[in-house]
Amino acid sequence: MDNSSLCCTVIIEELSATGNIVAKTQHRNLTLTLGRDEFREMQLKIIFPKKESKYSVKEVLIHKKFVRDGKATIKLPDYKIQLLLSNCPPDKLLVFVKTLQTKLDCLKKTGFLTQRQKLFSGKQHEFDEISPLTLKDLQASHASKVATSTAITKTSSASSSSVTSGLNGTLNVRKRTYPANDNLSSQVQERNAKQQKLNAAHERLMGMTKINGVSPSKILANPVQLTAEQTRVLEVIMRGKNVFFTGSAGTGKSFLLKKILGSLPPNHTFATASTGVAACHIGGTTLHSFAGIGSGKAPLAQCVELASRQKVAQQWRACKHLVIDEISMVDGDLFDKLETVARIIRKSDQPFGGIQLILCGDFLQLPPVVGPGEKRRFCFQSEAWNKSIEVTMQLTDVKRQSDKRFIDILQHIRKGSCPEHVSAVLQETTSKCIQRDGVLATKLCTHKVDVEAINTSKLREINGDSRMFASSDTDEAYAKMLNTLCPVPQYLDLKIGAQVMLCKNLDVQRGLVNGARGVVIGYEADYPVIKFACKVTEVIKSVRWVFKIGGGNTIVRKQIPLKLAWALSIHKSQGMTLDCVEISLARVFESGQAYVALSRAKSLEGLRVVDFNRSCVRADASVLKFYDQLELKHRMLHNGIEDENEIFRPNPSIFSKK
Ligand SMILES: Nc1ncnc2c1ncn2[C@@H]1O[C@H](COP(=O)(O)OP(=O)(O)OP(=O)(O)O)[C@@H](O)[C@H]1O
Ligand SMILES: [Mg+2]
Repeated sequence: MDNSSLCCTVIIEELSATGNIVAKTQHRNLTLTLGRDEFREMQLKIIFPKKESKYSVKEVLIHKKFVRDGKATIKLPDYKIQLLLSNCPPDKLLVFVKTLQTKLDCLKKTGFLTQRQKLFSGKQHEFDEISPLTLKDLQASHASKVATSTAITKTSSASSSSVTSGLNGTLNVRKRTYPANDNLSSQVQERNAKQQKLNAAHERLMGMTKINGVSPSKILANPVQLTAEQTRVLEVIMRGKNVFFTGSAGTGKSFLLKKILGSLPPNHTFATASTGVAACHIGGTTLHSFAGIGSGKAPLAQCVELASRQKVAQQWRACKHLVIDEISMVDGDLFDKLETVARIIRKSDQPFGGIQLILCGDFLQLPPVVGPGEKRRFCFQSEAWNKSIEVTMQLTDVKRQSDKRFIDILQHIRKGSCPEHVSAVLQETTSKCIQRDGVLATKLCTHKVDVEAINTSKLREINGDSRMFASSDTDEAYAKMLNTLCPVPQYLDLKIGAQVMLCKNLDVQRGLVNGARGVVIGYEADYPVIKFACKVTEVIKSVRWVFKIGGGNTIVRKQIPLKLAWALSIHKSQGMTLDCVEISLARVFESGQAYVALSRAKSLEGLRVVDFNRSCVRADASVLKFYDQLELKHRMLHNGIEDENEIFRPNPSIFSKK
């Protein structure tokens, strides 16, 4: 389906003369198509299961405040109806309403034919799908808006007077031919002349960077283009396949996920990630919070019971497309449990109960977190993976960094190799000063304790009074346990100017998610006011964390969900892009940890490694084997099937299973 069509849920409301709703019908999966009739005027076609209706559009009112949520209202005053669209893929809806509005604006500029003129034309009925929106259309629409209403009136009267003049000959208007004896030809010619004038204006405007303060590329729905390999992944996903797409850090996996989310119906699509920070990047929630099975460590029966709670089960049943970013950190056992829970709750024998899986991540980055003595099992080693994933694809074009030398260094580190020349370059960065315009580098540390020490000393350096926020815990005796379990401290010291991070998903839609960065700018009613990097300013109030401690007992901490953030742990930085970063790698304890830290930097210029040692570069042997097998398949397919050289299904037998 192209940009002129849209498939979604539509409520059609019929309106009285005073605008009251007199009748209402709801239709799931209707197709709306924009087109032009035989007079090149705009038509909106609604395709019902057994019939179709066409509306000539001369006037339209579009309510598009909730386009990003896949909702909009299109009112056609001439027909006294309004269409309430919902569950539309947001990007498609945006293009659709923009096309409707813009093309109509352009058409208004040239004027409409009267009913009488149309009747006498003798033309056959036609419906051509409307051409895609172009920059030229946007500029013509803008020119039409700035024109005065008198100019529009003049255009209309000129159009109607020209009808009688007639013109012999044939005119080509947008590749369509009009016969010589067509008494509308003069009007068409006039329209054509106007179009040429607009084209000329467009040529002049090409040098212009902004229309009404907004750049033309921003007005066009698709400002940043997907690369060819990203487009191929999107195409396979739109064909409904269960896909895992992978690639090095910065190849645009999360970027592509956002595009995928814009192309799927929001009511049935759930965006999740293994960590809060990663979920924040794609505007989603954590996999745990979607699944509703707590930590997922409980026995299967208990997990099923948890997922059977009304609201959780509703989510599972509504889900048709499940997106999981940073899949490398999802534990294999958890993945197996989720697959079983999905089948039970959705009462379906298909893998994951028939949900389409869209997984992305890089297994050479951080692995699942395991407790002491626990065996690590990657997601790709699970039963559920082998039976669900149909297609694996790789992105190879690194977008985060542009310096080839740096990309090459990072590729070595990713595979756990650190030859002399790589080590030398990273050691050289130690002596650099990477402060830029007073903006301090974000410090990435391997351990949480180092993060805390840096943050405390930075806070001390700020002049001004500090305010201390004490948590309210169930019992003082559990404070120590709560300090380990809870992401926020028992005592939180803040000053105006302090760099902070949000530790709870407060409002995912507005970017107030676990990991969101901000600065304290004041206080209101004894609560800190935070200006977040996502451009939201919010008063942050206390929230509760509840932990089960065995024997059916729970402990609770109530605290402001903030912590100091001059320094970050490498685990929290996964998925981020940082301009200016200072890294300490002396105490790396995970495979992939050094790679995650180093690959956050956009350039070597913005990177300082404080204490580089080659032993910190590690890659997990089973993951390397997994990728070697993928490479092998890739090469085999490349030799055989040229078009599908990036699509392959890994051989499950190569992976060790528990
Ligand atoms: N097609 C593209 N055009 C322009 N910029 C892009 C494109 N794809 C990705 N980028 C940019 O590249 C950077 C890295 O992208 P992204 O964070 O999605 O990578 P990633 O593969 O998810 O990395 P990581 O594995 O570290 O999470 C981002 O700044 C993103 O905006
Ligand atoms: Mg990412």
